[in-house]
Amino acid sequence: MGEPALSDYQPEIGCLSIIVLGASGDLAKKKTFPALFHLHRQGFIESHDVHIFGYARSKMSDDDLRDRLRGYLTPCKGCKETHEEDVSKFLPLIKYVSGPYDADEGFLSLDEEISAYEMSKDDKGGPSRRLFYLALPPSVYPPVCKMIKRFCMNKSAEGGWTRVVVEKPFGKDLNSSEALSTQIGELFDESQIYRIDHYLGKELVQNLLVLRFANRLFMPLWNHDNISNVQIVFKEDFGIEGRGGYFNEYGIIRDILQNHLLQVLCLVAMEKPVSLKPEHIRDEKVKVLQSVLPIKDDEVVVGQYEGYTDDPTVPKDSNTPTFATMVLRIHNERWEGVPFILKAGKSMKSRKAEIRVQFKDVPGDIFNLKSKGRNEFVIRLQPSEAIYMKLIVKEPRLEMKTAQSELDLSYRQRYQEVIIPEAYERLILDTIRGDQQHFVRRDELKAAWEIFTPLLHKIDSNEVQSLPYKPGSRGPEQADKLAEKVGYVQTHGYIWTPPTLSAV
Ligand SMILES: NC(=O)C1=CN([C@@H]2O[C@H](COP(=O)(O)OP(=O)(O)OC[C@H]3O[C@@H](n4cnc5c(N)ncnc54)[C@H](OP(=O)(O)O)[C@@H]3O)[C@@H](O)[C@H]2O)C=CC1
Ligand SMILES: O=C1O[C@H](COP(=O)(O)O)[C@@H](O)[C@H](O)[C@H]1O
Repeated sequence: MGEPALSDYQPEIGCLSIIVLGASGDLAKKKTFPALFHLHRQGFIESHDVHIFGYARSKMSDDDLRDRLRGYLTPCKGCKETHEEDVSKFLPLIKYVSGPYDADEGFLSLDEEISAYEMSKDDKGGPSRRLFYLALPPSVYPPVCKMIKRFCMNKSAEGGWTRVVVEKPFGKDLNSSEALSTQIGELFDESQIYRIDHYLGKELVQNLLVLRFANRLFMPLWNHDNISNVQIVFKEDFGIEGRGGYFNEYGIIRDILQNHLLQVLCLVAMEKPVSLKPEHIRDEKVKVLQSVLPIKDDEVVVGQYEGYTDDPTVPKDSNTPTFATMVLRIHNERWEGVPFILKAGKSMKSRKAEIRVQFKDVPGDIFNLKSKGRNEFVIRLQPSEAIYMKLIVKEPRLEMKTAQSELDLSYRQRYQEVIIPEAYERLILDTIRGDQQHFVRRDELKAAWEIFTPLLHKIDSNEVQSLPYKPGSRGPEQADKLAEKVGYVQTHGYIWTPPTLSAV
């Protein structure tokens, strides 16, 4: 007998319409449509019961949209069919409807197109499923949701559903987010709303619960007795690249920390949930967020890379941070006294995202370990997914000499045959299957905004100033000083290199 599946999903029947609103945009072309392509290629959504609609204000034909997307549909390794065959089966499933986001006519036409497709599939009016993906700026969520509710809900008497996927950042601060939640909450039940945070779809983020709660090894260690500090880091080696209009209004804290890094923090810090049911997991995440203490002014460094305001869409006097480091402190029995250092930056030296759990010094040290560095447990989310543990070992030679080394689980080497799915692929599949585990619940979102809103207001009013840093650097040097001040000890001279396959 095989292992019991962790998910108890039962396949549903009824034609599926996936509607990408904002189909002309950046996210749609780079992430949403490519994810749908890969789901289709792997048979998770099938030509005989799915149709995909793009909707936006831009005037385009079906073929214009298809041509625009073609270059973003990347070939996969080890596919049965050629890439051209996969693409030629996928693109005809896409239709484009143009219209405004706040007026009836566009949504009436959209509904007509969806209904015509549903009738063509099932003239007896069987169940139908409608998934609306809002790849749009949050400012247009309220009118779009109103239009969907008025004109585009699933109408089948035989059942089915209507679901709405909304992107981050959901609001700009606590009040605006709550207002948005209330507006959308008046139109849809919580069970119909999927607040997507694509970091929750990353392989190693999904692995966190398993690592923590399926391994006895970590249970006694995962607390303030043993852990000195935790760093959750996101770096990109490029700047805002034409997204200045969006980015300058939001900044790095709303773009990355309030959502992606905070979600990761929850999974690192939460208690064991009662079960793997989405509500049980989300209950535990909310408890962590509610235990976070107000951020102290002297435990924040924000920065802006030099040249950021050269972007024509960015005002010359912008104080918007493109970099932030801050310390979050969780006031509970497990984590009292352990700083969680969150760090995110654009235009940095390298691109990576990782969780670094640094352990305390060994008591009663007989090896003079201070100079060698501490034990660290590192979860490399990207690139080169890996989990490694930095250890002190005896150097293999005659003399007794210690050195830093590592126990290393590098995914590329260990899982050579496996293609790790893109985060969006996984999460869109979850929305089709109705699994909300990896989506943000309303109370979670509220607690997340409560943590950052006071600081965001200080930055917006220039009370907290962004420090300049050189593009391609580590960010302002004050950030490293802050991490050091709260207890992070950097190991000099040790660099983890992902093992190569040829070096076996
Ligand atoms: N791009 C990315 O990598 C990521 C984006 N996101 C989130 O996804 C959402 C969409 O992002 P992205 O695709 O980059 O955004 P875009 O700026 O590309 O906007 C998407 C589409 O929305 C329409 N639009 C843009 N601005 C406005 C406006 N002010 N009023 C009405 N419609 C507008 C445009 O379509 P038209 O004019 O044709 O109607 C545009 O093509 C955002 O919430 C973003 O935070 C999340 C993760 C990553
Ligand atoms: O949400 C966002 O994420 C991307 C980074 O995503 P990743 O999966 O490549 O790490 C970031 O570039 C963008 O600014 C932000 O909106």
